[in-house]
Amino acid sequence: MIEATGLRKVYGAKTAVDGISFTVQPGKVTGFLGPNGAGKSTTMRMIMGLDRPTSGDVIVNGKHYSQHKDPLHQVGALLDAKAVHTSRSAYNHLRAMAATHGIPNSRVEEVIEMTGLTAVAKKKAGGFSLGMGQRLGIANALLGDPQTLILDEPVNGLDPEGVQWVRNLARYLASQGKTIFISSHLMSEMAQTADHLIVIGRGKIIADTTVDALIESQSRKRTLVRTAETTRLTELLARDGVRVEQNERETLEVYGVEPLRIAELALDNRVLVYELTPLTSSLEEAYFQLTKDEVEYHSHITGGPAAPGGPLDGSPAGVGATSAATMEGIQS
Ligand SMILES: Nc1ncnc2c1ncn2[C@@H]1O[C@H](COP(=O)(O)OP(=O)(O)OP(=O)(O)O)[C@@H](O)[C@H]1O
Repeated sequence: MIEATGLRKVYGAKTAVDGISFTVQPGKVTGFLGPNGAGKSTTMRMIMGLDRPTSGDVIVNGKHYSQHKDPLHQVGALLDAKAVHTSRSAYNHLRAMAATHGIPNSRVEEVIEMTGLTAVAKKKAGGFSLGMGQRLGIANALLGDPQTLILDEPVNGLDPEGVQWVRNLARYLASQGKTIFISSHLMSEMAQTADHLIVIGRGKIIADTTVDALIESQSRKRTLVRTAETTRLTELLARDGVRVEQNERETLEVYGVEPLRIAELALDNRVLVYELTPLTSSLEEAYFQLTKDEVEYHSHITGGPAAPGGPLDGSPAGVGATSAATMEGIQS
């Protein structure tokens, strides 16, 4: 379990983490989400005792990380996949780590196999691809079979098979009662992997809830309606002040009313409707909605207007950015 209380980190004029309190429970995968620069890595570093909080406190499995006598068995972390000796092989890197913590070589072999590194284990880590480096970082984190696993962007650079592997691993370890805390920018991935989400923006917690509850709280009620009489139904709905959009022939998207109300209106006016489907938002849409005011680093494609309601319409940093993107709000 990870317990943070009033955790705060200030770097000069910058408040990276602004007095946050949260608990990461065992037996669950908890996703840690937030825009670039929100404070995720800083929080994870403070959990691992790599950064000292300016104020507040964070303990893991009941103690400060540095107070544990068997830290690798308590907490495994992937914080920076590049933090390995580039001239050492993956095998030797893990063996050195194991030797200094009284972990047998058989466990080294085990994590190499678990992370799919067998074929490259004797090669120098410096020549590893981003994905292989991530796998080595995860192998490192798993070495002590820790009770708590902290992974900062673990699927960064992994191929689809690797992404699925991390998902299955996280879910399996959580089912074994372990505490799993994962930061990620991949919402679709988090929707499939996490039970619980902590969302941070500009150093503050803006949501601490389940995946379903987050989607529910940020979703705008929408219904897809199919009818040959789109113009007539749009007029009828507009009389009630209902917002309607038509994106395809014979298809309307109706906002803010229950499907039953649409059906009643159509029936009363003898408009034949042949589909009525409530639409739910994806986690990605819910996340963008939630964090739209918290994004510090905006990207804009220069020379073209943003599509209304599209991903560049006042929403998230990074989405759709191209080499023509201009950055603003960059902090040094
Ligand atoms: N050592 C440091 N010195 C000064 N500022 C720092 C330092 N580390 C982080 N920051 C600043 O603190 C803020 C939070 O950074 P952090 O890396 O924790 O965010 P993040 O949520 O992990 O971002 P990303 O998703 O981009 O990895 C940023 O504005 C960052 O520039």
